[in-house]
Amino acid sequence: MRIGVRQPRAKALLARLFQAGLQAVDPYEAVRRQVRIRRDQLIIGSHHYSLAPIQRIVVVGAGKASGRMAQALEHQLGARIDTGLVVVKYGHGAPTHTIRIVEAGHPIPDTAGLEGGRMIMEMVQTLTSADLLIVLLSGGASSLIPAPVAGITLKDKQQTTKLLLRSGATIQEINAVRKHLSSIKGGQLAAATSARVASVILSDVIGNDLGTIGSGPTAPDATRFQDAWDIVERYGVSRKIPLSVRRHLESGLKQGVPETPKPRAKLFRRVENILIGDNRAAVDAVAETAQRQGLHTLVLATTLTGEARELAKFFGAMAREIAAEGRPIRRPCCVIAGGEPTVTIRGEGKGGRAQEFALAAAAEVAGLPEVWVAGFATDGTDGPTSVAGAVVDGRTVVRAQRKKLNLAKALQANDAHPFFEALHGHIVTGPTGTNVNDLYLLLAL
Ligand SMILES: Nc1ncnc2c1ncn2[C@@H]1O[C@H](COP(=O)(O)OP(=O)(O)OP(=O)(O)O)[C@@H](O)[C@H]1O
Ligand SMILES: O=C(O)[C@H](O)CO
Repeated sequence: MRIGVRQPRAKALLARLFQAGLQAVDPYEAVRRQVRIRRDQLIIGSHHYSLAPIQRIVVVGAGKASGRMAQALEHQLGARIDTGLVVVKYGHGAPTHTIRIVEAGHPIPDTAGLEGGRMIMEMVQTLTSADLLIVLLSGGASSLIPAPVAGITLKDKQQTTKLLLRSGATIQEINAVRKHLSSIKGGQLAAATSARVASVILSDVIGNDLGTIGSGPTAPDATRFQDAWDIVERYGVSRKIPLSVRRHLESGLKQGVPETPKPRAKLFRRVENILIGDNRAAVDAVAETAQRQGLHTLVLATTLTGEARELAKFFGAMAREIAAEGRPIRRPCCVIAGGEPTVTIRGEGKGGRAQEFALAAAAEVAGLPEVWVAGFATDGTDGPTSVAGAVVDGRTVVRAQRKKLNLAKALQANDAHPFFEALHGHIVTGPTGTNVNDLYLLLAL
């Protein structure tokens, strides 16, 4: 990991903190920690499954991290796994033995994903109540296993996905629509099988709504056709979506097609949705490590939203309060927050949420000694860039002036990336293999 900080202690501390956060949500490590066989029991998180009566254990799944999850599951369960198939994004494969890995398109679904989804549905339909279906779910699953209902083609689904992704709708809203065009999302994977279902989930959704992560193939769907319709109307795409999609939604409104399974459906009595990693786990690991390093530690939140540059102002105000008054926490300290702020893009520049946060924070902490503020995307790619984030301190503004970099202009143009490139302020990890949104840190030594 490369951290763009000169002061050796701050540099070492930040590296250690981010590494601890990543390790806590590494998909391979998380599965190995949470899934194990002890005597005649399969233990997943806090759930125990008696192995003797289970006939077959079949594994399916989808998501960017699901290949690594499959690899770890094989390591833990070995020959107990009968067969399996997991769909990952192109380039996200992992070496497995029993569980087949299929690579497919993301964020726009493609034929490989369609075929993957079809094979998964076929597999789960053959299972009986004596079998256990383990589902490995992580971010990206919605696009990776498209299974459009009859009458909607892959092309229709691709077009609809593009429109929704560009519309400004939240992931909760996008997935509410996708669940109502699919035969696998919104609890329907669980409904398609008679087996007991254990869904092992790495969350990339703020607040961990099980119905939203990967469009909740094994979770009850609290949304209805009416919600899906309201969303396409609200974001102005109801007239742009393909006719087949509009007809299907309209038919759903008139109860012409069945709803997805709802929270009180009986089928969920044989389903467990088990979270094995989320933003909170990363934040907690950072906090524990900070404490062990002798820092006073304060966790602010794990569900941050809102404009990144506004969040930076808040971090700036807090840094000044710590420097002047020793509150809300005394030095040496580390303040930690997790979540996924947004950036309303107005300029033509290059950047990401974490870099824009850091850029705005530089102006806020200007002049403060021994203070660092960092934004960090846990997947290692902040926005459409190849860096994880950036870090600033009380002298960033002066250094920028010396290099004739205009901070205000860069912020106005959403152009944080070249700014930090010139100042060597980036945090670089390469792809981390996990994704639990972002971490935001303030260090005052
Ligand atoms: N020039 C820019 N400056 C700041 N933020 C940007 C810029 N360009 C894009 N972004 C932000 O980057 C994000 C898109 O990046 P990306 O494709 O990595 O999506 P993501 O939501 O981070 O995906 P994932 O959930 O898979 O990590 C959006 O939040 C967008 O506002
Ligand atoms: O796949 C999806 O729907 C998103 O990554 C949220 O989990």
